[in-house]
Amino acid sequence: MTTDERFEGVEKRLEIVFSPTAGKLREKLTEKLLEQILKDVKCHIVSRKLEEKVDAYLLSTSSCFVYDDRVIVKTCGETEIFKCIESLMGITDHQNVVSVVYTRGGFFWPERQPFPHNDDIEENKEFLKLLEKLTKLKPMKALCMGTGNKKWHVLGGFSGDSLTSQGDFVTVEVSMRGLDREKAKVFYEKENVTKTTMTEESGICYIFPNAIIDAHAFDKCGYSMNGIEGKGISTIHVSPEDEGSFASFESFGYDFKNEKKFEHVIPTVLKCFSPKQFTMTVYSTVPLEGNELELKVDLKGYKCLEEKIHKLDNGGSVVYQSFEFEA
Ligand SMILES: C[S@@+](CC[C@H](N)C(=O)[O-])C[C@H]1O[C@@H](n2cnc3c(N)ncnc32)[C@H](O)[C@@H]1O
Repeated sequence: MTTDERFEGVEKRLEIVFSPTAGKLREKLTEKLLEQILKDVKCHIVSRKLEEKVDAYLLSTSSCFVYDDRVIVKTCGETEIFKCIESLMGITDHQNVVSVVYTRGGFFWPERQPFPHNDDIEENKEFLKLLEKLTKLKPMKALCMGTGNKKWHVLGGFSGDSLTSQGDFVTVEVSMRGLDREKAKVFYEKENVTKTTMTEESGICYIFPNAIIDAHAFDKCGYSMNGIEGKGISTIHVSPEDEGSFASFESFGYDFKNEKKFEHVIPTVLKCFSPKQFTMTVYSTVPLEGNELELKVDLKGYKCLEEKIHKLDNGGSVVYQSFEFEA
């Protein structure tokens, strides 16, 4: 494989939350406007499902979800995600923004990233500059958990009332590397293979069996899906190339704490890819009371290498874990 065929699957994720005074974001952030805004990021919309509680878009490089109170943008490759921050905040008055959180894993090839994403310190500086220019949010201390390519970065800014205006939400992000080669083969273009057969053969359809699924198969190889179930969303993106094979899973808006789905979801995700290693990060908008630990999973076959729990300035928490397959 030549250098140019390598694809950076690791995503950059941005979540901007607006106060109720901003009105309904979905009425303002139409597909046409979103497409315009994403041009600067260097990606475009490839598919969409506009459902009752959320507009879910598949992008050429990952996904975007628009709720009435928030927008989540996730892009991979060499995209310039910070370039959409000002435009997204400008959809209403910037002063309506109650929180901004940016997360990403450690890139396979950081040197190929555009500025400022090619340098952790510069990225943090640029993020802070944008926060200061556009909002009155209080920046949180930059977090970096894990080491090497198991790193997980969290940058953010919160208003004083961001906790009360956010509600009780759990976001789960799983980043998987070193995909099992047989399982990765499912995501290559072949005769009689479609996005639907990829969703079924991989086992992705069993993760949230009741979700409405919007999937996209890329030319030659690669797969993306969004799942929607009421206010709950899930999204999976796969770069199956031998060098830098990567898959990500995210879910947001599910009631993991009361519905006890977590124990089913995480092992089912891992079964689709059997990765050599993965990191899992669970964000919770409610204060730490010890119950976040219920959302940790003990996975047979995987050894937990590292575990970190952080309390965020807005009262929420982040639980980070990194795992490696044990033969
Ligand atoms: C599914 S997309 C999104 C990747 C994702 N962030 C991940 O977790 O790996 C990337 C995969 O699609 C392939 N692909 C094919 N055409 C593409 C395009 N026009 N834009 C982005 N990826 C493309 C890439 O080579 C890669 O295998």
